[in-house]
Amino acid sequence: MTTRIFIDGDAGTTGLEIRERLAGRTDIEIVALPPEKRKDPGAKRDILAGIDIAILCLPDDAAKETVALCDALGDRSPRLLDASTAHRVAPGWVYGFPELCAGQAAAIGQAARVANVGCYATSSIALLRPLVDAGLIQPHQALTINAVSGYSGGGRQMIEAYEQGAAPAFELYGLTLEHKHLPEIMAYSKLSARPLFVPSVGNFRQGMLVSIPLALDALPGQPTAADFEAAYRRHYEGAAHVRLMPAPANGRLDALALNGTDDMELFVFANDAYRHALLVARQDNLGKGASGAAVQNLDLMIGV
Ligand SMILES: NC(=O)C1=CN([C@@H]2O[C@H](COP(=O)(O)OP(=O)(O)OC[C@H]3O[C@@H](n4cnc5c(N)ncnc54)[C@H](OP(=O)(O)O)[C@@H]3O)[C@@H](O)[C@H]2O)C=CC1
Ligand SMILES: CC(=O)N[C@@H](CCC(=O)OP(=O)(O)O)C(=O)O
Repeated sequence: MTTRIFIDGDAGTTGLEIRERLAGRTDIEIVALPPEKRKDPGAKRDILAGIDIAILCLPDDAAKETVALCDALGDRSPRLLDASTAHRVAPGWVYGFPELCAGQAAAIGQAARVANVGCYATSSIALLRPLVDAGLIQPHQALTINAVSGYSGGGRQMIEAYEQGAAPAFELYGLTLEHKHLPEIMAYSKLSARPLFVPSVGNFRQGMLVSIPLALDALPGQPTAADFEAAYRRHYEGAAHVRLMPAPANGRLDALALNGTDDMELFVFANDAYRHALLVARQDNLGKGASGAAVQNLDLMIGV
């Protein structure tokens, strides 16, 4: 039996990448609207009533509109996988990060509505949640999260600006310190204190590094880097797409090294003399950070 899927926003960056990943799958039938009707609510409603799963690759407001169309369909609503930020901490939605904790992959598999993780959030949570669960970081710990993303993270408009040479080589942004990713980072890392989040974007299409500096003596029990590594090894044992890596001896990390993959790598750098550590997650923002994660969640939803 094939699963009928509609990708709402299939002309955008995330939608196109998902379509490419699903090309050639014989267990999936992709149902699409003609380009001139792709924003037509009536045409969307008709298609939504006849499919199994809708994947939303839309700006937040448009994603909420499609969800309202599904709500109006009642029992005929398809299951939903939303790649936008709109429902990541909303009641009734399961968070689409299978490696979050024991039972999360099964919950995604059963869910009617799944909110796909965000790119910065998935890296931040992947680094923090195992350490909070292990008691190595306390929920009220003051934390800073530094991040750099490729420009595809900003979607079509940012891609066009960079590719037309109309954007700076590197810039910090989100400097009002009100970034939209913080609610999900706090909720799923189980933090009670709001971290300082410092995102930046560079003149490369895709790739992402998220890093969290820690003064080890400020943490409970004054842990070592080995304690962090042990917690990550336990948490990600058997995970196909997230792995702990040895810290490179040259002390350098290339943000683009995982491009084209759906994987995430975690690193712990430490200097014992100063009792300083740096946690780093590396991924392709369009891979494990968006479309690769969406396909991973879709496969759980359809039981592959
Ligand atoms: N890029 C990334 O790295 C990541 C993106 N995401 C999330 O995925 C979502 C999509 O982002 P991204 O693919 O980057 O954005 P893009 O801007 O590249 O794509 C969005 C697409 O949605 C289309 N669209 C807008 N309104 C409607 C509508 N009412 N009906 C149908 N299509 C519509 C746009 O068309 P048009 O351009 O003509 O308006 C565009 O093709 C966002 O919510 C983003 O937060 C999540 C993780 C990472
Ligand atoms: C470089 C850039 O602009 N990045 C986007 C995040 C990418 C993304 O859309 O991820 P989410 O799905 O988690 O929103 C931003 O900061 O809003």
